[in-house]
Amino acid sequence: MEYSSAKSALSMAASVAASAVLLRTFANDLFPYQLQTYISSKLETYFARFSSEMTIAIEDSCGFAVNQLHAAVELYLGSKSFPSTRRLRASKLENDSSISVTIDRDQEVFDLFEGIRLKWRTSSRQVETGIGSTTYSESYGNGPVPVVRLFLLSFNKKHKVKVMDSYLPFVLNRAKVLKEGDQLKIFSASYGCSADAWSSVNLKHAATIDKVAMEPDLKSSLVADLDRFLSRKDYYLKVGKAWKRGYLLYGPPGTGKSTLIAAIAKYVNFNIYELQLSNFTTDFELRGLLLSITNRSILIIEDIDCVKCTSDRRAGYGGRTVDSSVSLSALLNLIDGLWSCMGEERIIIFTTNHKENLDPALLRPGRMDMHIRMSYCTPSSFKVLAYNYLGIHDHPLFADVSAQLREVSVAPAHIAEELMKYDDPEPSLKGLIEFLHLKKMEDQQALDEGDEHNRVDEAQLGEEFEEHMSEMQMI
Ligand SMILES: Nc1ncnc2c1ncn2[C@@H]1O[C@H](COP(=O)(O)OP(=O)(O)OP(=O)(O)O)[C@@H](O)[C@H]1O
Repeated sequence: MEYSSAKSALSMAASVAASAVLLRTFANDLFPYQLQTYISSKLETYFARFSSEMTIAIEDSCGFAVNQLHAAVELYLGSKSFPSTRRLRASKLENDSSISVTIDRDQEVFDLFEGIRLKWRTSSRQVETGIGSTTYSESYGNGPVPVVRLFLLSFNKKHKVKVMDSYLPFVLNRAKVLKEGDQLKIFSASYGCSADAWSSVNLKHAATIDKVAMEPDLKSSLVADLDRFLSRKDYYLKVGKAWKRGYLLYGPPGTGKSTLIAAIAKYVNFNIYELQLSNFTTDFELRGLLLSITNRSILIIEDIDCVKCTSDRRAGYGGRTVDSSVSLSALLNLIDGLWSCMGEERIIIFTTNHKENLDPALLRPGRMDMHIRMSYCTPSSFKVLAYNYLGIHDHPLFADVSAQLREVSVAPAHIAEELMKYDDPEPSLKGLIEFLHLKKMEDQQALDEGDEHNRVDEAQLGEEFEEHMSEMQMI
């Protein structure tokens, strides 16, 4: 008897489940996706009115830029142990030293901050291309439909201010500390063409983007460009281009090109690979080395104006160049070919002290997408150096320094040296003003001597010309 009632209950449950599946399929067929999402978002808004809970959605990108908060939350949640979570997601990228763990999609975890209970959930939604409301979707779809990943943070409405002003900044801070634990490396190529031809040391450079003294607008556009590049994987895939970005850093010695490279590497968290083209005699050697460069890396080619003739078109792909070293154009062709099939993000940075000596073919977009001029110290870049070396944002002597800087061309490296001479701002700034004053006098003297020299040359030329003319007349 008991057996037969259990059996009938089971078959009833099975038929209810089957009907539910059928109904769902029917509803999916009958109502278009946009309508379903519209109805569910309306229902959510309606019920939210009666709830004391509020939710903040943190998407992985803001337009084209990477959302730093999303990246920070991912890092922060990954670093925490959530005993109640049943499903986690683990991964290890090529350059990571350890396995990173984060909560899996649609899993909920609870965090506690100053007595406030916070619920984190992961989700995703498809990017809307047409007009319509934004919707949270459970499906990624089959094709390469761009998907926005998000974290949903829910908590009691009454804690809104605390969450915004304290908890989220706390998460950002924690993520920063965790990130700084990652040790970046700088690789240099010795002779050979295999992966072990690269030898590495830890990147210990103290520079970060905010410590680089350069024009604020230029710095902002560089950061925006990097963010945009990093967030455009789907775009590069869609248009079938190698996911790479090329930067040309140019400017006089000591203006911070190497400093900026280290700062960029830290900002994007990529390893650096340095290549000396003069070390290679054939494209074949170079090819082997380029293939062994890992994803998420920056390839540096320094002083490209000193590299053998870049416009040597005879030195084509696969060929041997005339003076038995590889030309820059051959390297760029190799990179275009190899990296376009690899699909992961890479940055290539070229540096030069003499942009004017470069072949215009090299400067085209796609090869060097952004040209960044590192200039002599200006009043605004001086303020960054003063903060780096003296820890001050302002001082009565800043006006004198700025006035001098408008009249002399001095590389930030020289200013840095002067600022390092004393710990105390007063003698340090006075010393700098004195240094700038002397520099101005030296420059003026050199100019006068140059003028004098030119005048002597001109007078001499004039005499020679007259002598020549009178000789001609005699003939
Ligand atoms: N723009 C800058 N911002 C901050 N520090 C700078 C800057 N420029 C130079 N410095 C300081 O001067 C030192 C030398 O600068 P760096 O090597 O970056 O210049 P560079 O332009 O690469 O020079 P070179 O062309 O000779 O290689 C750095 O270690 C740094 O301390």
